[in-house]
Amino acid sequence: MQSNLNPNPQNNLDSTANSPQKIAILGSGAWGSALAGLARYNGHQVQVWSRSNHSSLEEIIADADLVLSAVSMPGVCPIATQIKETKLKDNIPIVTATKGLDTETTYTPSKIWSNCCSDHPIVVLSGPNLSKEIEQGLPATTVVACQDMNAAKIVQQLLSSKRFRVYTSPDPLGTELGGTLKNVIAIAAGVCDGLHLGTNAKSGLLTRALTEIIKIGTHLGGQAETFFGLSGLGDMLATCNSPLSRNYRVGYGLAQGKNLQQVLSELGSTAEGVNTTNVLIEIARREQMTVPISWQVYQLLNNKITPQEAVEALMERDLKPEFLEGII
Ligand SMILES: NC(=O)C1=CN([C@@H]2O[C@H](COP(=O)(O)OP(=O)(O)OC[C@H]3O[C@@H](n4cnc5c(N)ncnc54)[C@H](O)[C@@H]3O)[C@@H](O)[C@H]2O)C=CC1
Ligand SMILES: O=C(CO)COP(=O)(O)O
Repeated sequence: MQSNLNPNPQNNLDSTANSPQKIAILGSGAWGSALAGLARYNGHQVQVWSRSNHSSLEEIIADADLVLSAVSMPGVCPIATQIKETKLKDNIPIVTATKGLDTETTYTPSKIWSNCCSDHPIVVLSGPNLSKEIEQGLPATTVVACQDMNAAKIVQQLLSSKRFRVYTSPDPLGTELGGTLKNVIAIAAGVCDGLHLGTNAKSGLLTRALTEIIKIGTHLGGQAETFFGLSGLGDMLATCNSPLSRNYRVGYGLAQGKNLQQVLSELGSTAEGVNTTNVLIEIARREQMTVPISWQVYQLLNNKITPQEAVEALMERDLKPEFLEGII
């Protein structure tokens, strides 16, 4: 499955390092728009499709050299299914930048894309990438992961610039799960800060959360070391410490005594962690796994407990060694 693009041009990070390519971006929300900006900065010809701009999806992707999906989770399955019936250029990579889990199937976005477009390499893009900072031109790093390293290198070359440093990884599932599961933890971190529980509590929360993410992420097939990298710990640090994160703001708002509907309507934008928490708990029940922090987030989002009760429940769990099963 060879693409026509050269995965190994000279390692030149100015924006002319690659010949301009046609890039189709699906989704014109915060992340799709920021990624379009990064691609245009590198001189690529960018077309953005969204369900609201009435352009034809088929026309936009027909002659694209790269398709990059940045829609939120509810859009992934309908769009991937539509693209399954559409002719793309042979073997072009499809990049998925969505951080969520499908409610119906519990699948990750890359699994949905792989099922629908099995003739194309599916590349996961995930990392500490708060879109507002990227829109401001601030430096950021990310990971592009694919079992086909050739495809990962192509995407790396197309998107890398002085302001966006892109690393490759051979672990798409771990990369994707890191970015997805940390959204649940970002809600917990927002609660922690909203209740003013202090730096010790926040450090304890994030450290235990990383253990929880690694436990479930490796059980589902991700590689342990991936969760210590940019798409795991890196994204968790960004999202759990920034009021720019919508998921963090959900937790912060709940800690202030607002209800979920009020917080979400004030947000007016996607907070994937809310749906991801519900799907994660379904997975944990199915796999018979204990996910203490995610469980408290689930209880809180579903109005079963107050933020204070969630803290008490975590602090009063049975005492045990820090590492039960040797975490890596
Ligand atoms: N904003 C950010 O900083 C980052 C966001 N992400 C992820 O990217 C994804 C999108 O996030 P944002 O752009 O921030 O959200 P957003 O709320 O700004 O935009 C969501 C986009 O998805 C589209 N969409 C939703 N449902 C759809 C459907 N059924 N059919 C077609 N299109 C549909 C919307 O029209 C919109 O273009 C999320 O999974 C998010 O976790 C990842 C990294 C950074
Ligand atoms: O994934 C993100 C940053 O990497 C964006 O986080 P939020 O969706 O919480 O805003």
